[in-house]
Amino acid sequence: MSFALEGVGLVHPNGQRALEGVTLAARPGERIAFIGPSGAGKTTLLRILGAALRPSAGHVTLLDESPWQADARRLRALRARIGTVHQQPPIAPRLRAVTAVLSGRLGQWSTLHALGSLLRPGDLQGAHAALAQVGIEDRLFERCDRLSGGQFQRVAVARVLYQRPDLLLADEPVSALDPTLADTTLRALAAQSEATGATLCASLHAVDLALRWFPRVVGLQAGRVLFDLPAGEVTPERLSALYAAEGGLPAADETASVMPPATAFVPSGCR
Ligand SMILES: Nc1ncnc2c1ncn2[C@@H]1O[C@H](COP(=O)(O)OP(=O)(O)OP(=O)(O)O)[C@@H](O)[C@H]1O
Repeated sequence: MSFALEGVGLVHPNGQRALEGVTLAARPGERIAFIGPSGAGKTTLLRILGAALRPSAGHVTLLDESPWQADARRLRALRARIGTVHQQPPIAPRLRAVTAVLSGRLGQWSTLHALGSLLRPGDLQGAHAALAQVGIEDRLFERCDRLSGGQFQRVAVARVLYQRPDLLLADEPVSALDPTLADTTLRALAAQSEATGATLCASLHAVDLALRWFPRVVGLQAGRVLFDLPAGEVTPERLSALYAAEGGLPAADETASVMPPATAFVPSGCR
């Protein structure tokens, strides 16, 4: 198993419940989209899968390791095998794109190698190849604070592609991209998953992209799993139920005409 969650719940320190009774498992190489209304718990779930957040209930296994029973060294080693594209990428604005991409492997390198690479970027070819996968190789030496929001988001994706993790997590990885670039970027993530056998989990507001690029779709609502289905079984009725609190979807007959593969559907409240 790539990961297994059993009865996972999470209550934030302020008493806000973000997840409850979540049971999910994935095999290596699976591609899973998390969809659902704002506040449903998608980011929280990704943070638990990234061993960044310890649940308040249930059990978590990631890459055959129990992160919260592991000692500090094993936890660090586990985290180095997990790559996350964050909503707000933790990349220093003054870093050049090349250094930002190379920093994807910091967790796998010795301190000496890591310091050396930050001072004098080593693997220019590798960084260039990762940036090329998301169509931004011409910005190799650009400072991140001189990139557009969409370019910066693609640098964050390139960083995780360069890392080549076993578990690849992406929190709204294409939110700043136009439809063509969003497609290119998800294609690159899917291709990496296929090439390396990494499990790919992404949260997405654009349901059409979730259905197009992810064979398995998990619908989250108020911290619970409402459905966990092959993309082909995610019907307009299920989507209406998932987004009911946001006013649901267009009438079924209108929805049918905009459903994948010829779709550009985004749930109401997410436009
Ligand atoms: N640090 C925090 N402290 C308290 N409550 C939080 C915190 N982070 C998230 N929450 C709450 O947990 C719930 C789930 O939030 P989460 O960010 O996981 O949702 P989401 O589905 O990713 O939303 P979005 O689509 O808007 O990004 C929400 O009710 C949110 O208000």
